[in-house]
Amino acid sequence: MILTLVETDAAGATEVSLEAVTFGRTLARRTGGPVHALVVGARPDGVADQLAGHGVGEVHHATGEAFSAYGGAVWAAAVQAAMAATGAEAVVAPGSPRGLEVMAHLAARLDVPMAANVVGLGTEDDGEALRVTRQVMGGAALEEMLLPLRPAVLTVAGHAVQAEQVPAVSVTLREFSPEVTEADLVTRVVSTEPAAPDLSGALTSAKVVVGAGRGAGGAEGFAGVAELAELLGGALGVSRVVTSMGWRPHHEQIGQTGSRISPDLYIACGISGAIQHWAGCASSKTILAVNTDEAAPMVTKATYAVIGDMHEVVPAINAEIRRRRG
Ligand SMILES: Cc1cc2nc3c(=O)[nH]c(=O)nc-3n(C[C@H](O)[C@H](O)[C@H](O)COP(=O)(O)OP(=O)(O)OC[C@H]3O[C@@H](n4cnc5c(N)ncnc54)[C@H](O)[C@@H]3O)c2cc1C
Repeated sequence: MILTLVETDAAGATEVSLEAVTFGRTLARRTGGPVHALVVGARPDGVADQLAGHGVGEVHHATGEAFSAYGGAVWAAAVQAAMAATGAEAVVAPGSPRGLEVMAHLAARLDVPMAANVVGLGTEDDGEALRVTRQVMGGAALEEMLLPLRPAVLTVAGHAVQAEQVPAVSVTLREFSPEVTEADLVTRVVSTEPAAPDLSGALTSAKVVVGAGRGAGGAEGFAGVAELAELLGGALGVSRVVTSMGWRPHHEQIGQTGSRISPDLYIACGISGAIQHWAGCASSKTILAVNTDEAAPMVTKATYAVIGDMHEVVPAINAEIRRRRG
């Protein structure tokens, strides 16, 4: 049985949690057995039915005062109790800050290794261990890891898999109140403040992203790339140099300290492809680099490249698109 830790917000299970559930189903096909989910603390209305639509047959809900506020150790105590009750042979969590923290606590409590930011399963398991591929170095490199099963503890990198619905299965909701110790409650969230509105949604979900970096030359240098993004029904993304200079807002930044994108097509114009930028765009399916420097990392890693000035190349692409569309 695969147990998936599910984070929720007011709307239900978070997107990255549903991705983890989808990954859990893939794992369950390998190991046999069903997929269960664990919700800790607040349980939004309808979340069990939502999870049933993603193939979850049982939802375990840890309730009680100890879970009224988030804490890494106390959530791990809930996961450990759910594992003990169900005999789960693997626990999967989203690669979110909370998912990573809780799984790290859990792995330490169980004295087992943990695989963070898994993106796929290998094919050569020996029945006792699971071969996983995971992102390391901020997503700039992939590592293969042999993870002992029973229990395997892992998180799934955000947007490495797509959340997939299935015909809804019947779902059982089981409430339980795990025992926790004082030590589990030492570090807990004591207050929260509303975050600034997240305007990066269009960028992270776009099928086409047109990116621009220092090569844009200044705040006035984005008209061409913005037009190209509009012509292709895509979103505009930028490098950190651009946001640091105040040329464009931070929610447009791609990279380690910006958004991670995985569009079908990423057109990177005047962007060198520094490792911190690459961390945010490496999972793009096709990359077209437009750069004056044929040795720029973005050019050498791209699927296609045009060597030239983006202020000449991009308007030419725009004109050709408009001409072909009549
Ligand atoms: C802790 C940390 C976190 C970071 N996080 C991020 C992050 O999240 N995202 C991010 O992007 N960076 C991040 N950075 C910064 C990163 O290291 C690079 O400095 C940054 O990505 C470079 O931006 P750039 O490619 O636009 O600029 P540059 O590296 O200066 O490259 C400009 C490129 O444009 C080309 N060029 C110049 N003029 C033209 C033209 N007219 N036409 C075509 N090409 C042209 C040049 O050949 C060059 O390749 C981070 C750095 C650190 C230390």
